[in-house]
Amino acid sequence: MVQSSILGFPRMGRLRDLKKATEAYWSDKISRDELLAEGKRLRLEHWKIQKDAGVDVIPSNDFAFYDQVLDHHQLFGAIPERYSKYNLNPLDEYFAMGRGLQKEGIDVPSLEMVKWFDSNYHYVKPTLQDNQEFKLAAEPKPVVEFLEAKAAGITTRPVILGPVSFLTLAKADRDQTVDPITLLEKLLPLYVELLSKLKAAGAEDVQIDEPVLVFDLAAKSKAAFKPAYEKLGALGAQGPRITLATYFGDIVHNIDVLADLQSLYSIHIDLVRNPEQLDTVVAALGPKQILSAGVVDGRNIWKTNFKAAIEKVENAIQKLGKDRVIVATSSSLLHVPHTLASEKTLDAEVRDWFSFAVEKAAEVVVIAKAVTEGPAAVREQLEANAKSVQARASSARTNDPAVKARQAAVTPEMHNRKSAFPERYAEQTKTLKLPLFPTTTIGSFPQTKEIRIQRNKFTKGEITPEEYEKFIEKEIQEVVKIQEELDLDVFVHGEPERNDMVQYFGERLTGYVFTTHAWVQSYGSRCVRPPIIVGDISRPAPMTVKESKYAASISPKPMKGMLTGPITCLRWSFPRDDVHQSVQAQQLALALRDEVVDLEAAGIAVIQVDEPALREGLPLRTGEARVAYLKWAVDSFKLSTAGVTDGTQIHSHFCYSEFQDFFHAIAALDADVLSIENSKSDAKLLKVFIDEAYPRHIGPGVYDIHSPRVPTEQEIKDRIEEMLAYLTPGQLWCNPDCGLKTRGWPETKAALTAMVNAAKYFRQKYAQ
Ligand SMILES: Nc1nc2c(c(=O)[nH]1)N[C@@H](CNc1ccc(C(=O)N[C@@H](CCC(=O)N[C@@H](CCC(=O)N[C@@H](CCC(=O)O)C(=O)O)C(=O)O)C(=O)O)cc1)CN2
Ligand code: MET
Ligand SMILES: [Zn+2]
Repeated sequence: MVQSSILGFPRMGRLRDLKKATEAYWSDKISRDELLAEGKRLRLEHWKIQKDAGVDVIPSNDFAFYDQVLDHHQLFGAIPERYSKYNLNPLDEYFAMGRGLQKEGIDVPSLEMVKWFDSNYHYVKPTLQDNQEFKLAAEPKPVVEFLEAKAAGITTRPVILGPVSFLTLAKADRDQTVDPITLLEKLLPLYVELLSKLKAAGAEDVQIDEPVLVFDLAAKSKAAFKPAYEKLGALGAQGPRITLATYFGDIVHNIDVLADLQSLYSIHIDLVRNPEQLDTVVAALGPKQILSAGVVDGRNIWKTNFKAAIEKVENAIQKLGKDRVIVATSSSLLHVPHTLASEKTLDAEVRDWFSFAVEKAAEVVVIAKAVTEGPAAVREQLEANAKSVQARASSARTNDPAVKARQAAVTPEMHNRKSAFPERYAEQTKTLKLPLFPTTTIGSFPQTKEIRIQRNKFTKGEITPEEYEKFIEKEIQEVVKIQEELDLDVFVHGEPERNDMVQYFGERLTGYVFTTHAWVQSYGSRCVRPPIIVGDISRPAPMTVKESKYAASISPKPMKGMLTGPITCLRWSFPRDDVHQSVQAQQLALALRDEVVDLEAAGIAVIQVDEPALREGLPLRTGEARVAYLKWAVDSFKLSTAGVTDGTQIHSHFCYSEFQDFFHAIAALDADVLSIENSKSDAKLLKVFIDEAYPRHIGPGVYDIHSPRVPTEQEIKDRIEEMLAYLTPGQLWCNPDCGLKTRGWPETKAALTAMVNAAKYFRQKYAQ
């Protein structure tokens, strides 16, 4: 019998229950026990959903209160001393690492948070010490949660991050120099101990994720697989059977590693992203090893094409036999929303094209049944599916000839500004008259409860569009006033009208549909509701001009227009899978180009086009695919921004600091001002700007907005001082490292006051 399996289930719950409970706990509205109980309730509910769908292999330990990678810090007793020294309750210590803690005399920033592969999920980077010791938690979470499911009558397969991936994704703590992979020997005994405990608890199977196998691995990481899995394999019958899971790429370039992994029970590969790896991986399997075929997309919301998926699985079965193939989701379902059943407003035509986590659970079951018992056993499902796939392929909604015609008319010149930076800058100086070390923010100001409530009322029709507009104007007035009081130099309108920087644009473009409950976790308790691209994209009317124009009309300082760039709109949406992403990006770029030109015409002389997702779109391996991606990605940004005159200053924002490996692409965007993250990483990363003689302006974030902690003025001065080792005073802008929407007002004002004071200090210091 071919089994069905799921690699991980979304943990927020149907109505973002986990987010609500966690945030309530943080603001002291519920107790620790209440939060723990809610976690337990959700785990059980999610196991039951999968069980009831008929899924054979159900994951456990895929749950986390903040992040599944952060869980491993506690699992292995790897808590940096700055957190452990307070002897906090384990849950509070965990949240302190995830989001920092500033309370009752404790003041500790969070650990660094980074993108999980090429997704919009963020994990907390394992952060290790030179003299790192590990110790398995007394009650290891994977064991506890396995037993919890077992008590409910559900046998699960616990998921843990593998030792090589844990260490490869880790970094040395600040001021430490350890190369994490050298800690392998110390870490392995804990995995052995954990596996034996799982087995003793009754776990016959375990899923060990080693997603780093899809990277071009450094030799040391690659070489670590053999000793690691020999050691784990040596447990034999004393340990559970191990399924080693890879996803988001192929493992063909690391296929020689499999020869060293013969003790593994099975290997999981992502056949949605890279179907062509099937033959190579099958050929490399040992005589008894099982293939877990990831054929149901864990990263997108399209209904699985059963015919195509079944063909993939049959192909594997032909080579391996039915007993050696498992049908699986391509990756964890963490990246898709909970259930389509919550969507009451989607029109029936498109609704029939989608499948969220709950529906995907049913899909793996149907596919497994089809290949086990033959298509007749699931004829009805297969027929309905074929009909739906066919309906989408032939729908008029997907195809807009006017958009196609406009794309055909795009010329190379449309990608370039009229003059080079020096001439542009001279023009911009005339109107903007900015001081040295200009201060600005990244766009959003706190999205208060009041803003969300008013928007919710407006969405539900409880207040009129006029009332909502008045409310937004009042919000804009307030942020303008606050920026005046803070004495910032370039103002923003604060984005109060936006639910999210991508969803907002999706709702204003044709070719998109949007949902009401389709939330996906982005980090910690934060979720996004990605709009869905179903057809060709165009802009029926201006999207942001009204608010920017209003803000400019009441502000004494330059007002920065604020747009989300084409690549970010693409990547933080659920994109189409029937048209190449470069085509979708160009359609978005043309729509945004019109918006940029309209903003300029409305008198907005500074326009920021955010592209925080540019880097996450970079193919995970180096090589030709990266070059090709960067070409179309950079082109779409340029196409969206190059329609303006020299005097309009184009800003762009990226909230990460690792741009060394694609610095040339960032430079090629030709933005007048770049704001980048850098507040938590080493200022040395800025060296690339000197090395490459970068001529334009840069605002490396001077403090971290991801935590409620308020930086001191001295910390910001120290940071700016460090930056001045790499950037000239004439080049440096002062800004936070990202938008302020997730922050509260008190900490925002305090932090910006410190920032403006620090900027003024340097302004005076460098005044001629
Ligand atoms: N798409 C996207 N990806 C991104 C980012 C981003 O800003 N957007 N930033 C980076 C970090 N990731 C982030 C992801 C989410 C949030 C965030 O703040 N999300 C909000 C939700 C934002 C939103 O869509 N809000 C809506 C809906 C708000 C809501 O929950 N409404 C209530 C009703 C109102 C109430 O009573 O509160 C409901 O629907 O139940 C709105 O404001 O209109 C949250 O989780 O709290 C921040 C950063 C990287 N990736
Ligand atoms: N303009 C956006 C904001 O300030 C940029 C955020 S990047 C994730 O929220
Ligand atoms: Zn940002």
